[in-house]
Amino acid sequence: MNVSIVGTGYVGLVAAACFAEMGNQVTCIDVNPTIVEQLNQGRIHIFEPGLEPLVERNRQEGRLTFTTDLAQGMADALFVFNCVGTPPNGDGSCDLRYVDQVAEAIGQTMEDYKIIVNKSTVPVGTADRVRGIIQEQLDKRQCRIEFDVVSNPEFLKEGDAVNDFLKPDRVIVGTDNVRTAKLLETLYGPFARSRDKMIVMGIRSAEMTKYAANSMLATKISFINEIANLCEKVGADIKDVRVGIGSDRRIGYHFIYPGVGYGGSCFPKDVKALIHTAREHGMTPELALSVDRVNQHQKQVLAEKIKTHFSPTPLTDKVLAIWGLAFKANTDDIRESAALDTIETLTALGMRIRAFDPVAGDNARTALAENPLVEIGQDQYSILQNADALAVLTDWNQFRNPDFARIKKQLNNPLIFDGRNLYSATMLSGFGFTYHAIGRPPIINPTQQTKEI
Ligand SMILES: NC(=O)c1ccc[n+]([C@@H]2O[C@H](COP(=O)([O-])OP(=O)(O)OC[C@H]3O[C@@H](n4cnc5c(N)ncnc54)[C@H](O)[C@@H]3O)[C@@H](O)[C@H]2O)c1
Ligand SMILES: O=c1ccn([C@@H]2O[C@H](COP(=O)(O)OP(=O)(O)O[C@H]3O[C@H](CO)[C@@H](O)[C@H](O)[C@H]3O)[C@@H](O)[C@H]2O)c(=O)[nH]1
Repeated sequence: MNVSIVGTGYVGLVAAACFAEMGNQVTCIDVNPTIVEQLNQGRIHIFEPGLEPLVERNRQEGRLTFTTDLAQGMADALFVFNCVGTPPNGDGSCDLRYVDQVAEAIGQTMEDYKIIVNKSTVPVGTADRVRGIIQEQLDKRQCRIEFDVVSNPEFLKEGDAVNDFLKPDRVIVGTDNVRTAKLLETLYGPFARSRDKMIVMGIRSAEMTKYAANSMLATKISFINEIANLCEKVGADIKDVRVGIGSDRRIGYHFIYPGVGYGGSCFPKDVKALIHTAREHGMTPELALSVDRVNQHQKQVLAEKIKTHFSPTPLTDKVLAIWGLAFKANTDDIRESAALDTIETLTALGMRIRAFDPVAGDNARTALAENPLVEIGQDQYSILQNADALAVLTDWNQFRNPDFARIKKQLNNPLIFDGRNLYSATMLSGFGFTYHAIGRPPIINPTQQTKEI
Protein backbone atom coordinates (compact mmCIF):
# COMPACT_ATOMS: atom_id res chain seq x y z
CA MET A 1 0.00 0.00 0.00
CA ASN A 2 1.09 3.59 -0.44
CA VAL A 3 1.75 5.47 2.79
CA SER A 4 2.90 8.99 3.64
CA ILE A 5 4.30 9.84 7.05
CA VAL A 6 4.41 13.49 8.05
CA GLY A 7 6.98 14.21 10.79
CA THR A 8 9.99 11.90 10.95
CA GLY A 9 10.76 11.95 14.68
CA TYR A 10 10.74 9.06 17.17
CA VAL A 11 7.24 8.00 16.11
CA GLY A 12 7.19 8.92 12.41
CA LEU A 13 10.51 7.39 11.47
CA VAL A 14 9.83 4.17 13.35
CA ALA A 15 6.33 3.85 11.82
CA ALA A 16 7.72 4.60 8.36
CA ALA A 17 10.52 2.04 8.59
CA CYS A 18 8.18 -0.63 9.97
CA PHE A 19 5.51 -0.06 7.30
CA ALA A 20 8.22 -0.16 4.62
CA GLU A 21 9.60 -3.37 6.16
CA MET A 22 6.21 -5.01 5.46
CA GLY A 23 6.50 -4.16 1.76
CA ASN A 24 4.57 -0.90 1.68
CA GLN A 25 5.78 2.07 -0.34
CA VAL A 26 6.47 4.82 2.22
CA THR A 27 7.32 8.49 1.76
CA CYS A 28 8.41 10.51 4.80
CA ILE A 29 7.86 14.24 4.87
CA ASP A 30 9.52 16.58 7.34
CA VAL A 31 9.80 20.38 7.44
CA ASN A 32 13.35 20.15 8.71
CA PRO A 33 15.60 20.03 5.61
CA THR A 34 18.65 18.94 7.63
CA ILE A 35 16.83 15.84 8.89
CA VAL A 36 15.61 15.00 5.39
CA GLU A 37 19.06 15.51 3.88
CA GLN A 38 20.66 13.26 6.50
CA LEU A 39 18.01 10.57 6.01
CA ASN A 40 18.52 10.68 2.27
CA GLN A 41 22.21 10.00 2.91
CA GLY A 42 21.36 7.05 5.14
CA ARG A 43 22.09 8.77 8.46
CA ILE A 44 19.44 8.90 11.14
CA HIS A 45 19.20 11.83 13.53
CA ILE A 46 17.87 9.99 16.60
CA PHE A 47 19.17 7.06 18.64
CA GLU A 48 16.73 4.19 18.62
CA PRO A 49 18.01 0.60 18.87
CA GLY A 50 17.48 -1.38 15.66
CA LEU A 51 16.13 1.57 13.69
CA GLU A 52 19.16 2.46 11.58
CA PRO A 53 19.53 -0.89 9.77
CA LEU A 54 15.77 -1.03 9.18
CA VAL A 55 15.72 2.47 7.68
CA GLU A 56 18.83 1.76 5.61
CA ARG A 57 17.65 -1.54 4.17
CA ASN A 58 14.27 -0.18 3.16
CA ARG A 59 15.79 3.01 1.78
CA GLN A 60 18.26 1.08 -0.33
CA GLU A 61 15.55 -1.26 -1.58
CA GLY A 62 13.51 1.76 -2.65
CA ARG A 63 10.52 1.35 -0.31
CA LEU A 64 11.40 4.33 1.90
CA THR A 65 12.00 7.86 0.62
CA PHE A 66 12.30 11.27 2.30
CA THR A 67 11.26 14.73 1.19
CA THR A 68 10.39 18.18 2.53
CA ASP A 69 7.65 18.55 -0.11
CA LEU A 70 4.27 17.55 1.33
CA ALA A 71 2.34 17.79 -1.95
CA GLN A 72 4.79 15.55 -3.77
CA GLY A 73 5.27 13.25 -0.78
CA MET A 74 1.57 12.46 -0.41
CA ALA A 75 0.57 12.54 -4.09
CA ASP A 76 0.36 8.75 -4.48
CA ALA A 77 -0.56 7.91 -0.90
CA LEU A 78 -3.84 6.47 0.32
CA PHE A 79 -2.85 6.97 3.98
CA VAL A 80 -1.31 10.19 5.29
CA PHE A 81 -0.09 9.67 8.86
CA ASN A 82 0.33 12.82 10.92
CA CYS A 83 3.19 12.15 13.36
CA VAL A 84 4.31 15.69 14.20
CA GLY A 85 5.09 16.82 17.72
CA THR A 86 2.36 18.01 20.11
CA PRO A 87 4.36 19.76 22.85
CA PRO A 88 2.75 21.29 25.94
CA ASN A 89 1.71 24.92 26.15
CA GLY A 90 2.60 26.88 29.29
CA ASP A 91 -0.82 26.11 30.82
CA GLY A 92 -0.43 22.35 30.26
CA SER A 93 -2.74 22.24 27.25
CA CYS A 94 -1.59 20.55 24.05
CA ASP A 95 0.02 22.80 21.44
CA LEU A 96 -1.68 21.77 18.19
CA ARG A 97 0.11 24.22 15.95
CA TYR A 98 2.07 21.58 13.98
CA VAL A 99 -0.98 19.35 13.61
CA ASP A 100 -2.94 22.33 12.31
CA GLN A 101 -0.16 23.30 9.89
CA VAL A 102 -0.09 19.81 8.44
CA ALA A 103 -3.90 19.74 8.09
CA GLU A 104 -3.85 23.09 6.35
CA ALA A 105 -1.11 22.00 3.94
CA ILE A 106 -2.97 18.76 3.18
CA GLY A 107 -6.14 20.71 2.39
CA GLN A 108 -4.19 23.09 0.19
CA THR A 109 -2.55 20.40 -1.90
CA MET A 110 -4.49 17.12 -1.94
CA GLU A 111 -5.77 16.03 -5.35
CA ASP A 112 -7.60 12.79 -4.59
CA TYR A 113 -9.15 10.71 -1.79
CA LYS A 114 -6.93 10.35 1.31
CA ILE A 115 -7.26 8.78 4.72
CA ILE A 116 -5.68 11.21 7.18
CA VAL A 117 -4.47 9.28 10.21
CA ASN A 118 -3.80 11.20 13.43
CA LYS A 119 -1.00 9.24 15.09
CA SER A 120 0.30 12.08 17.24
CA THR A 121 -1.09 12.25 20.75
CA VAL A 122 -3.88 14.81 20.47
CA PRO A 123 -6.76 15.94 22.69
CA VAL A 124 -10.25 14.61 22.23
CA GLY A 125 -11.91 16.48 19.39
CA THR A 126 -8.75 16.93 17.30
CA ALA A 127 -9.95 14.68 14.46
CA ASP A 128 -12.99 16.94 14.08
CA ARG A 129 -10.71 19.96 14.16
CA VAL A 130 -8.42 18.48 11.48
CA ARG A 131 -11.41 17.58 9.32
CA GLY A 132 -12.63 21.19 9.61
CA ILE A 133 -9.27 22.67 8.67
CA ILE A 134 -8.88 20.43 5.61
CA GLN A 135 -12.45 21.09 4.47
CA GLU A 136 -11.95 24.83 4.85
CA GLN A 137 -8.92 24.70 2.57
CA LEU A 138 -10.73 22.54 0.02
CA ASP A 139 -13.64 24.98 0.06
CA LYS A 140 -11.24 27.84 -0.60
CA ARG A 141 -9.94 25.92 -3.60
CA GLN A 142 -13.54 25.12 -4.58
CA CYS A 143 -12.56 21.46 -4.74
CA ARG A 144 -14.83 18.55 -3.94
CA ILE A 145 -12.46 15.83 -2.79
CA GLU A 146 -13.51 13.07 -0.38
CA PHE A 147 -11.33 12.32 2.64
CA ASP A 148 -11.49 10.60 6.01
CA VAL A 149 -9.85 11.54 9.28
CA VAL A 150 -9.18 8.72 11.73
CA SER A 151 -7.49 8.45 15.09
CA ASN A 152 -4.73 5.86 15.47
CA PRO A 153 -2.73 6.76 18.59
CA GLU A 154 0.72 5.27 18.97
CA PHE A 155 1.85 3.30 22.03
CA LEU A 156 5.52 2.63 21.28
CA LYS A 157 8.09 3.51 23.92
CA GLU A 158 11.48 4.97 23.18
CA GLY A 159 14.39 2.58 23.47
CA ASP A 160 12.20 -0.33 22.36
CA ALA A 161 10.22 1.45 19.67
CA VAL A 162 10.90 -0.85 16.71
CA ASN A 163 9.94 -3.92 18.69
CA ASP A 164 6.82 -2.22 20.04
CA PHE A 165 5.74 -1.17 16.55
CA LEU A 166 6.41 -4.55 14.96
CA LYS A 167 4.70 -6.43 17.80
CA PRO A 168 2.06 -4.09 19.22
CA ASP A 169 -0.14 -5.12 22.16
CA ARG A 170 -3.01 -3.51 20.27
CA VAL A 171 -3.74 -1.16 17.40
CA ILE A 172 -6.41 1.37 18.32
CA VAL A 173 -8.40 2.79 15.43
CA GLY A 174 -10.99 5.47 15.95
CA THR A 175 -13.40 5.78 13.04
CA ASP A 176 -17.08 5.44 12.24
CA ASN A 177 -16.35 4.40 8.66
CA VAL A 178 -16.31 0.62 8.18
CA ARG A 179 -14.40 0.78 4.88
CA THR A 180 -11.64 2.91 6.39
CA ALA A 181 -11.36 0.49 9.31
CA LYS A 182 -10.99 -2.42 6.85
CA LEU A 183 -8.25 -0.58 4.92
CA LEU A 184 -6.32 0.09 8.13
CA GLU A 185 -6.80 -3.54 9.10
CA THR A 186 -5.09 -4.50 5.84
CA LEU A 187 -2.21 -2.10 6.47
CA TYR A 188 -1.71 -3.36 10.02
CA GLY A 189 -2.39 -7.03 9.17
CA PRO A 190 1.31 -8.02 9.01
CA PHE A 191 1.82 -6.74 12.59
CA ALA A 192 -0.97 -8.95 13.90
CA ARG A 193 -0.10 -12.43 12.74
CA SER A 194 -0.52 -14.20 16.08
CA ARG A 195 -3.88 -12.71 17.02
CA ASP A 196 -6.27 -9.94 16.12
CA LYS A 197 -4.73 -6.72 17.41
CA MET A 198 -7.07 -4.11 15.98
CA ILE A 199 -9.58 -2.49 18.31
CA VAL A 200 -11.99 -0.27 16.41
CA MET A 201 -13.98 2.35 18.31
CA GLY A 202 -15.39 5.84 17.98
CA ILE A 203 -12.89 8.61 17.20
CA ARG A 204 -13.24 10.38 20.55
CA SER A 205 -12.82 7.15 22.46
CA ALA A 206 -9.61 6.40 20.54
CA GLU A 207 -8.24 9.85 21.31
CA MET A 208 -9.16 9.41 24.96
CA THR A 209 -7.63 5.91 25.11
CA LYS A 210 -4.15 7.32 24.52
CA TYR A 211 -4.37 9.82 27.40
CA ALA A 212 -5.99 7.26 29.67
CA ALA A 213 -3.24 4.69 28.96
CA ASN A 214 -0.39 7.12 29.62
CA SER A 215 -2.07 8.54 32.70
CA MET A 216 -2.66 5.03 34.07
CA LEU A 217 1.03 4.15 33.64
CA ALA A 218 2.10 7.48 35.16
CA THR A 219 -0.25 6.79 38.08
CA LYS A 220 1.46 3.45 38.75
CA ILE A 221 4.84 5.19 38.84
CA SER A 222 3.74 8.02 41.13
CA PHE A 223 2.04 5.48 43.37
CA ILE A 224 5.16 3.37 43.78
CA ASN A 225 7.31 6.46 44.30
CA GLU A 226 5.02 7.63 47.09
CA ILE A 227 5.17 4.18 48.70
CA ALA A 228 8.99 4.22 48.29
CA ASN A 229 9.23 7.54 50.11
CA LEU A 230 7.06 6.12 52.89
CA CYS A 231 9.27 3.01 53.05
CA GLU A 232 12.21 5.28 53.86
CA LYS A 233 10.29 6.84 56.75
CA VAL A 234 9.22 3.52 58.29
CA GLY A 235 12.37 1.49 57.63
CA ALA A 236 10.87 -0.78 54.95
CA ASP A 237 12.57 -1.70 51.67
CA ILE A 238 10.69 -0.87 48.45
CA LYS A 239 12.58 -3.60 46.58
CA ASP A 240 10.82 -6.22 48.69
CA VAL A 241 7.53 -4.35 48.75
CA ARG A 242 7.53 -4.08 44.92
CA VAL A 243 7.98 -7.84 44.54
CA GLY A 244 5.42 -8.41 47.27
CA ILE A 245 2.71 -6.43 45.51
CA GLY A 246 3.74 -7.22 41.92
CA SER A 247 3.27 -10.94 42.52
CA ASP A 248 -0.46 -10.28 42.72
CA ARG A 249 -1.44 -10.70 39.07
CA ARG A 250 -4.04 -7.97 39.44
CA ILE A 251 -1.20 -5.55 40.14
CA GLY A 252 1.70 -6.99 38.11
CA TYR A 253 5.40 -6.16 38.15
CA HIS A 254 5.43 -3.68 35.27
CA PHE A 255 5.73 0.07 35.74
CA ILE A 256 6.15 -0.09 39.50
CA TYR A 257 9.88 0.57 39.56
CA PRO A 258 10.53 3.47 41.91
CA GLY A 259 13.02 6.11 40.84
CA VAL A 260 13.54 9.78 40.20
CA GLY A 261 10.11 10.33 38.69
CA TYR A 262 8.85 9.79 35.16
CA GLY A 263 10.30 11.94 32.40
CA GLY A 264 10.29 11.93 28.63
CA SER A 265 8.22 13.68 26.02
CA CYS A 266 5.01 11.82 26.85
CA PHE A 267 3.95 11.13 30.45
CA PRO A 268 4.59 14.61 31.88
CA LYS A 269 2.87 16.41 29.02
CA ASP A 270 0.03 13.92 28.59
CA VAL A 271 -0.93 13.90 32.28
CA LYS A 272 -0.95 17.71 32.17
CA ALA A 273 -3.04 17.71 28.99
CA LEU A 274 -5.55 15.33 30.61
CA ILE A 275 -5.78 17.70 33.57
CA HIS A 276 -6.36 20.59 31.20
CA THR A 277 -9.07 18.76 29.27
CA ALA A 278 -10.86 17.80 32.50
CA ARG A 279 -10.78 21.39 33.72
CA GLU A 280 -12.08 22.64 30.38
CA HIS A 281 -15.07 20.43 31.00
CA GLY A 282 -15.65 21.70 34.53
CA MET A 283 -14.11 18.70 36.25
CA THR A 284 -11.30 18.65 38.83
CA PRO A 285 -9.15 15.62 38.02
CA GLU A 286 -8.02 14.90 41.58
CA LEU A 287 -6.02 11.77 40.78
CA ALA A 288 -4.16 13.16 37.74
CA LEU A 289 -3.34 16.32 39.70
CA SER A 290 -1.80 14.23 42.47
CA VAL A 291 0.10 12.04 40.01
CA ASP A 292 1.66 15.14 38.48
CA ARG A 293 2.42 16.71 41.88
CA VAL A 294 4.01 13.52 43.25
CA ASN A 295 6.16 13.31 40.12
CA GLN A 296 7.38 16.89 40.38
CA HIS A 297 8.38 16.20 43.97
CA GLN A 298 10.07 12.93 43.01
CA LYS A 299 12.27 14.63 40.44
CA GLN A 300 13.86 16.55 43.34
CA VAL A 301 14.33 13.59 45.65
CA LEU A 302 17.93 12.80 44.75
CA ALA A 303 18.99 16.46 44.91
CA GLU A 304 17.39 16.65 48.38
CA LYS A 305 19.33 13.60 49.54
CA ILE A 306 22.56 15.12 48.26
CA LYS A 307 21.85 18.48 49.96
CA THR A 308 21.00 16.73 53.24
CA HIS A 309 24.11 14.57 53.14
CA PHE A 310 26.52 17.46 52.71
CA SER A 311 24.67 19.93 54.95
CA PRO A 312 25.87 22.26 56.46
CA THR A 313 28.89 22.27 54.11
CA PRO A 314 28.06 24.52 51.16
CA LEU A 315 27.72 22.70 47.85
CA THR A 316 29.89 25.35 46.19
CA ASP A 317 32.91 23.33 47.34
CA LYS A 318 31.60 20.08 45.91
CA VAL A 319 31.74 18.26 42.61
CA LEU A 320 29.09 15.68 41.72
CA ALA A 321 29.67 13.02 39.07
CA ILE A 322 26.47 11.98 37.30
CA TRP A 323 25.89 8.79 35.34
CA GLY A 324 22.94 9.17 32.98
CA LEU A 325 21.28 12.18 31.37
CA ALA A 326 18.62 10.56 29.18
CA PHE A 327 15.12 10.27 30.67
CA LYS A 328 15.49 6.48 30.53
CA ALA A 329 17.92 3.90 29.17
CA ASN A 330 18.40 3.19 25.46
CA THR A 331 17.53 6.64 24.19
CA ASP A 332 19.30 9.92 23.47
CA ASP A 333 16.13 11.80 24.46
CA ILE A 334 16.57 14.21 27.38
CA ARG A 335 13.12 15.81 27.24
CA GLU A 336 11.82 16.21 30.84
CA SER A 337 14.68 14.06 32.13
CA ALA A 338 15.00 13.99 35.92
CA ALA A 339 18.77 14.38 35.43
CA LEU A 340 18.17 17.90 34.13
CA ASP A 341 16.01 18.82 37.15
CA THR A 342 18.64 17.44 39.50
CA ILE A 343 21.40 19.38 37.75
CA GLU A 344 19.37 22.59 37.76
CA THR A 345 18.67 22.36 41.51
CA LEU A 346 22.23 21.51 42.50
CA THR A 347 24.01 24.00 40.24
CA ALA A 348 21.67 26.74 41.54
CA LEU A 349 23.34 26.00 44.89
CA GLY A 350 26.77 26.24 43.31
CA MET A 351 27.58 22.54 43.02
CA ARG A 352 29.75 21.60 40.06
CA ILE A 353 28.63 18.70 37.87
CA ARG A 354 30.59 16.30 35.71
CA ALA A 355 28.23 14.06 33.78
CA PHE A 356 28.37 11.11 31.41
CA ASP A 357 25.72 9.43 29.27
CA PRO A 358 26.37 6.68 26.69
CA VAL A 359 24.36 8.43 23.96
CA ALA A 360 22.57 11.53 25.29
CA GLY A 361 25.77 13.53 25.96
CA ASP A 362 25.51 15.68 22.83
CA ASN A 363 21.85 16.58 23.38
CA ALA A 364 22.62 17.42 27.03
CA ARG A 365 25.65 19.50 26.06
CA THR A 366 23.41 21.61 23.82
CA ALA A 367 20.65 21.91 26.44
CA LEU A 368 23.09 22.81 29.24
CA ALA A 369 25.43 25.01 27.19
CA GLU A 370 24.50 28.08 29.22
CA ASN A 371 25.33 26.47 32.55
CA PRO A 372 29.03 27.06 33.32
CA LEU A 373 28.96 24.59 36.24
CA VAL A 374 28.26 21.58 34.02
CA GLU A 375 30.80 19.56 32.11
CA ILE A 376 29.79 16.56 29.99
CA GLY A 377 32.52 13.94 29.74
CA GLN A 378 33.19 11.14 27.25
CA ASP A 379 34.10 8.40 29.68
CA GLN A 380 32.08 6.79 32.46
CA TYR A 381 35.04 6.47 34.83
CA SER A 382 37.23 9.49 34.14
CA ILE A 383 34.44 11.92 35.14
CA LEU A 384 34.65 10.41 38.65
CA GLN A 385 38.18 11.68 39.25
CA ASN A 386 38.19 13.70 42.50
CA ALA A 387 34.42 14.11 42.49
CA ASP A 388 32.79 14.15 45.94
CA ALA A 389 30.04 11.66 45.08
CA LEU A 390 28.48 9.68 42.25
CA ALA A 391 24.78 10.04 41.41
CA VAL A 392 23.08 7.57 39.06
CA LEU A 393 20.15 9.10 37.19
CA THR A 394 19.50 6.76 34.24
CA ASP A 395 19.18 2.98 34.24
CA TRP A 396 21.59 2.20 31.40
CA ASN A 397 22.77 -1.43 31.48
CA GLN A 398 26.42 -0.41 31.57
CA PHE A 399 25.82 1.24 34.97
CA ARG A 400 24.30 -1.90 36.47
CA ASN A 401 27.42 -3.84 37.32
CA PRO A 402 30.27 -1.35 37.36
CA ASP A 403 33.82 -1.63 38.69
CA PHE A 404 33.21 -0.49 42.28
CA ALA A 405 36.90 -0.64 43.16
CA ARG A 406 37.60 1.82 40.35
CA ILE A 407 34.72 4.08 41.38
CA LYS A 408 36.05 4.18 44.93
CA LYS A 409 39.61 4.88 43.77
CA GLN A 410 38.56 7.83 41.60
CA LEU A 411 36.09 9.52 43.98
CA ASN A 412 37.14 11.78 46.86
CA ASN A 413 34.48 10.10 49.01
CA PRO A 414 33.11 6.55 48.73
CA LEU A 415 29.61 7.93 48.28
CA ILE A 416 26.85 6.91 45.85
CA PHE A 417 23.35 8.35 45.36
CA ASP A 418 21.38 5.87 43.27
CA GLY A 419 18.20 7.26 41.70
CA ARG A 420 17.43 3.97 39.95
CA ASN A 421 18.05 1.39 42.69
CA LEU A 422 20.62 -0.44 40.59
CA TYR A 423 22.86 -1.66 43.41
CA SER A 424 22.48 -3.88 46.46
CA ALA A 425 24.28 -4.32 49.77
CA THR A 426 25.80 -7.53 48.39
CA MET A 427 27.26 -5.80 45.36
CA LEU A 428 28.67 -3.00 47.46
CA SER A 429 29.94 -5.23 50.24
CA GLY A 430 33.60 -4.81 51.10
CA PHE A 431 34.02 -1.48 49.29
CA GLY A 432 33.03 0.75 52.22
CA PHE A 433 30.59 2.93 50.31
CA THR A 434 27.94 5.10 51.84
CA TYR A 435 24.92 4.42 49.63
CA HIS A 436 21.59 6.20 49.30
CA ALA A 437 18.89 4.78 47.02
CA ILE A 438 15.13 5.35 46.61
CA GLY A 439 12.85 3.79 49.21
CA ARG A 440 15.60 1.58 50.60
CA PRO A 441 17.46 1.72 53.92
CA PRO A 442 20.70 3.65 53.33
CA ILE A 443 24.04 1.93 53.79
CA ILE A 444 26.04 4.21 56.01
CA ASN A 445 29.75 3.53 56.26
CA PRO A 446 30.68 5.00 59.64
CA THR A 447 34.36 4.91 58.76
CA GLN A 448 33.83 6.90 55.58
CA GLN A 449 37.07 8.71 54.98
CA THR A 450 37.78 11.48 52.59
CA LYS A 451 40.54 10.35 50.26
CA GLU A 452 43.87 12.10 50.65
CA ILE A 453 44.47 14.32 47.65
N1 LIG B 1 8.26 9.76 21.40
C1 LIG B 1 7.46 8.75 21.75
O1 LIG B 1 7.89 7.79 22.36
C2 LIG B 1 6.00 8.79 21.40
C3 LIG B 1 5.24 7.60 21.50
C4 LIG B 1 3.88 7.65 21.18
C5 LIG B 1 3.29 8.83 20.77
N2 LIG B 1 4.05 9.96 20.68
C6 LIG B 1 3.41 11.17 20.17
O2 LIG B 1 3.74 11.24 18.77
C7 LIG B 1 3.93 12.61 18.37
C8 LIG B 1 5.33 12.79 17.80
O3 LIG B 1 6.27 12.57 18.81
P1 LIG B 1 7.83 12.41 18.49
O4 LIG B 1 8.50 12.13 19.78
O5 LIG B 1 8.00 11.49 17.35
O6 LIG B 1 8.17 13.91 18.02
P2 LIG B 1 9.54 14.46 17.43
O7 LIG B 1 9.68 15.82 17.97
O8 LIG B 1 10.62 13.46 17.62
O9 LIG B 1 9.26 14.54 15.84
C9 LIG B 1 8.34 15.41 15.26
C10 LIG B 1 8.82 15.71 13.84
O10 LIG B 1 7.80 16.46 13.17
C11 LIG B 1 8.43 17.41 12.32
N3 LIG B 1 7.46 18.45 11.93
C12 LIG B 1 6.99 19.47 12.67
N4 LIG B 1 6.11 20.21 11.95
C13 LIG B 1 6.02 19.62 10.74
C14 LIG B 1 5.27 19.91 9.56
N5 LIG B 1 4.43 20.95 9.51
N6 LIG B 1 5.44 19.12 8.49
C15 LIG B 1 6.29 18.08 8.53
N7 LIG B 1 7.02 17.75 9.62
C16 LIG B 1 6.88 18.51 10.72
C17 LIG B 1 9.61 17.89 13.13
O11 LIG B 1 10.59 18.50 12.32
C18 LIG B 1 10.08 16.58 13.78
O12 LIG B 1 11.07 15.94 13.00
C19 LIG B 1 3.62 13.43 19.62
O13 LIG B 1 2.27 13.78 19.60
C20 LIG B 1 3.90 12.47 20.76
O14 LIG B 1 3.18 12.81 21.93
C21 LIG B 1 5.38 9.96 20.96
O1 LIG C 1 8.44 1.37 36.42
C1 LIG C 1 8.78 2.41 35.85
C2 LIG C 1 8.66 2.58 34.45
C3 LIG C 1 9.07 3.78 33.88
N1 LIG C 1 9.58 4.78 34.65
C4 LIG C 1 9.97 6.07 34.03
O2 LIG C 1 8.87 6.54 33.27
C5 LIG C 1 9.32 7.31 32.15
C6 LIG C 1 8.67 6.82 30.86
O3 LIG C 1 9.17 5.54 30.56
P1 LIG C 1 8.60 4.66 29.35
O4 LIG C 1 7.14 4.57 29.47
O5 LIG C 1 9.35 3.39 29.32
O6 LIG C 1 9.05 5.53 28.08
P2 LIG C 1 8.30 6.43 26.99
O7 LIG C 1 9.10 6.30 25.75
O8 LIG C 1 8.03 7.77 27.55
O9 LIG C 1 6.90 5.67 26.69
C7 LIG C 1 5.66 6.08 27.27
O10 LIG C 1 5.12 7.16 26.54
C8 LIG C 1 4.89 6.87 25.13
C9 LIG C 1 4.44 8.16 24.48
O11 LIG C 1 3.10 8.42 24.65
C10 LIG C 1 3.86 5.76 25.02
O12 LIG C 1 3.61 5.49 23.66
C11 LIG C 1 4.41 4.52 25.73
O13 LIG C 1 3.42 3.49 25.68
C12 LIG C 1 4.71 4.89 27.19
O14 LIG C 1 5.29 3.77 27.87
C13 LIG C 1 10.84 7.19 32.16
O15 LIG C 1 11.39 8.34 32.77
C14 LIG C 1 11.11 5.96 33.02
O16 LIG C 1 12.36 5.99 33.66
C15 LIG C 1 9.71 4.61 36.02
O17 LIG C 1 10.17 5.51 36.74
N2 LIG C 1 9.30 3.43 36.58
